[in-house]
Amino acid sequence: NVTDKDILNDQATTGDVVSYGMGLRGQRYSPLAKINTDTVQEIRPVWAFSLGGEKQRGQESQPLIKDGVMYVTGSYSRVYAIDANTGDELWQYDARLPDGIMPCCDVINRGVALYGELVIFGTLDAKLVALNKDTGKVVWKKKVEDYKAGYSITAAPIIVKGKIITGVAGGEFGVVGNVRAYDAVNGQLVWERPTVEGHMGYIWKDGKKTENGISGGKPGQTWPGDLWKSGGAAPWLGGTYDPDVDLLFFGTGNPAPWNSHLRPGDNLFSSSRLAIDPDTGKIVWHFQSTPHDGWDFDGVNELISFDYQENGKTIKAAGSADRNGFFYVLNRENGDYIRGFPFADKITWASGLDKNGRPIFVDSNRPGDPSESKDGTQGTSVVSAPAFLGAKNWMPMAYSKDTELFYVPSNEWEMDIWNEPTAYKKGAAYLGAGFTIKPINEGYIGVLKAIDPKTGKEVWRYQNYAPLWGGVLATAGNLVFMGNPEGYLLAFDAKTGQIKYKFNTGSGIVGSPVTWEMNGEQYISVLSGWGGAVPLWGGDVAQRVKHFNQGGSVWTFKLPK
Ligand SMILES: O=C(O)c1cc(C(=O)O)c2c(n1)C(=O)C(=O)c1cc(C(=O)O)[nH]c1-2
Ligand SMILES: [Ca+2]
Repeated sequence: NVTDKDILNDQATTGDVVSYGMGLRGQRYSPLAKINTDTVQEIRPVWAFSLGGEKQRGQESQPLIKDGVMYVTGSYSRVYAIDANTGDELWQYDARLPDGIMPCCDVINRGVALYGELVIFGTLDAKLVALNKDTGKVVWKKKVEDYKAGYSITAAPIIVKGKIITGVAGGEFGVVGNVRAYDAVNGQLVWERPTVEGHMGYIWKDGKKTENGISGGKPGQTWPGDLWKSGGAAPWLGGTYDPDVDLLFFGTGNPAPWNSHLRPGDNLFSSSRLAIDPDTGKIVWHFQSTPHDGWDFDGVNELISFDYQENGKTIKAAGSADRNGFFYVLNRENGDYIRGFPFADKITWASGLDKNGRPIFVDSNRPGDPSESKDGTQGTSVVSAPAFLGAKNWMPMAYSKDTELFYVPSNEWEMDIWNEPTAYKKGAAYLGAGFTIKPINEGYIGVLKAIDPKTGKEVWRYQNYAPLWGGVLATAGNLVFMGNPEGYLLAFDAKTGQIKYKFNTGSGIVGSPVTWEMNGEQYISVLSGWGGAVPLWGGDVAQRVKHFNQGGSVWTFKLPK
């Protein structure tokens, strides 16, 4: 049975993986070193497990492993329990989704949470489901939001102090984003925190619901008129937690609609990082990376806690590589901006960051206002970089305490983007924008970058033909693991970027690799299964990758005995 202590110690205990991010801070670093730069050439697959299912694609799940059992999600709201020794299926659960689900960016799921006897995950029809870990039978099921309004859940929940913490998706449909905490044993709501300014938060005690303060104090300060009522800002990627400062960190997505001329103002708390009190749901601090976002630069990217030394002092920092092309280092105690720097090669929408980390906008690179066009139907189109799918999208980076580097899966691409008139209608796309993504370079789009957060210096890079869309793992074996859409699991020397191992898994990798130890041996697992937002929204880039085959499976590797 998984306890709070198991989850808090997840990064240090190598015999299991019981949290998304391999530790609640989300560093994706393992102290295991049996597989290292000298031995990794010898690893071999020991089993592969098919996820089946014709509706499934885009296998973004990160496996969890406890007591010799692996728990993974399939993209179409499925869960599998697998014998981690043999690859045999123990049970599977199919959430049986209604026809009307509205995920914006493919049918996807990023993984489960474990607590006590429960395996907990979010579904594309915006429910939380808790299954018995031994049987796969439903213990409880909660409706989080109304999928008919455009809500879904794609992120893995996290467990903090006995509570399940989950965000929601739906920014492209004008939902109101929120973070919620549920009792991890019985699924009762504990608190609810809207991520759009103006909406009331709630807290539940002994079954009684009480008001817990309006997010941002009052409505209408950074939004015109009633637009905050359908403001988006969905925390769709889930969050991290740092026990040191006892704060949850959630990123929030794009303000709705995309057409920024309809909503003058900063549009809090869209495209921001929020620090939330895990006990009460209060917003303790916020940092907005893209105020008045006009490019769909959702600021959901994971905020990873890390410490570093400066002038003999320990700095409690947190790093985040934003979809907008800038990397931010914040003080995680109070949200103060420490430094920021571009990690994308090409950024056209801002010329830099000011001393508070606020972007210095290039006004001519904001797509134009349709109401200023001749017939009012389309504003001036601009060529803007990064493309809206981001210098980095959902795929999680890793931080190694050995090299003190972040390993950032990024993409170099740009877009034509223009605005159109739009109005909110429940359950309909609410963009008011059109776009075509285009490659910048002939030879590559994806770039894995090793970045020093203290200086902003790129230490090494690996360039990939297709856009990178999978997570990264760093280990004490001086290795960095990552998959690519071409299908390869790749291992790099963490210091130099030299490729030490590659293996083709048969379909594109958009999942996040993990490592753990069982019977004295180190294992690596990763999901394979091409999909996600690129084939759907990639424009000219989708053409580049249209020959990649789908097909979901879990691959597991180890050294020969
Ligand atoms: O605003 C939102 O609610 C929302 C949700 C999601 C999602 O839940 O996957 C994505 C996005 N936006 C998005 O903008 C995006 O580029 C994206 C890519 C992916 C993916 O998994 O490939 N999801 C999402
Ligand atoms: Ca979005």
